[in-house]
Amino acid sequence: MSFYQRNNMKKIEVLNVKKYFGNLKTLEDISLYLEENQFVSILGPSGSGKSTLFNIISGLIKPDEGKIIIEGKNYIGKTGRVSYMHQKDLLLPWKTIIENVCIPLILKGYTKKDAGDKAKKYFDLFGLEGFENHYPSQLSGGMRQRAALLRTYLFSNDIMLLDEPFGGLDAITKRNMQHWLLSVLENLKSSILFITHDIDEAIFLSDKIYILSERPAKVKEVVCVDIERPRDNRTFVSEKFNELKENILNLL
Ligand SMILES: Nc1ncnc2c1ncn2[C@@H]1O[C@H](COP(=O)(O)OP(=O)(O)OP(=O)(O)O)[C@@H](O)[C@H]1O
Repeated sequence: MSFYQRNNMKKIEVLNVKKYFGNLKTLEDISLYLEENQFVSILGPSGSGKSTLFNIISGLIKPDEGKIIIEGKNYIGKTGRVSYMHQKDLLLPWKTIIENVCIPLILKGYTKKDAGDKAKKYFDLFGLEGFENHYPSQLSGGMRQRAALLRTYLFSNDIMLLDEPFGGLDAITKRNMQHWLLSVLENLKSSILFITHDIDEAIFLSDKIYILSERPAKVKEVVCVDIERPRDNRTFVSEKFNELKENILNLL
């Protein structure tokens, strides 16, 4: 099945999740869904609780109320099912790129050789061929993010949580990475939840966008991005794109 053909199977269901930190109400009542091979973005003001939501979905922290269902099973407080990439690439500077991307496979019990063989197959697709034995400091920002994304993919390839992965990149690199991500997803079977502050990025990449309110966060609106794929530079200047952008600007 290609990235664009779906069977509406729910991969993640977030049901009425609430989270307080002491007296600080962070998430008020969040429900959202991610279907198989879908790209869903979460757009919301800074500090509204987006990263907290990812920490809950990935099992790093528990909600005070609500459910996290992954493929029909309850996943509250259980890590290891979905992969999670933070804004900072978090590559270990003293390890080479191949060693960095192999970390999840080594943790799963692969030998160094088997991990290397599996990871190497993806270096071309991720634009990293020839850089296996380089150190992170020798790579550009975009390449480091692609390496971090490959490591994320190798941890758990069917559901990925990406927290502003392109937030720290310059505008041109960011745009190139967005195009690259869409093209690479045509080859990988992944369902993606994506946090961003960037409205253009959310529309360009997504099938659906959840707009969160200020903290305590609630879902203000769910926007369906009914722009045909594949998308390219013309998408950014299309009538539909501008219409969606105006709607979202009015909501934020
Ligand atoms: N472990 C914690 N203990 C106490 N407060 C926390 C904790 N984690 C997050 N918070 C608070 O919860 C609120 C939401 O934080 P969070 O990082 O989830 O927001 P965000 O929407 O991801 O922000 P940004 O867009 O700036 O990354 C903030 O006020 C933050 O200070």
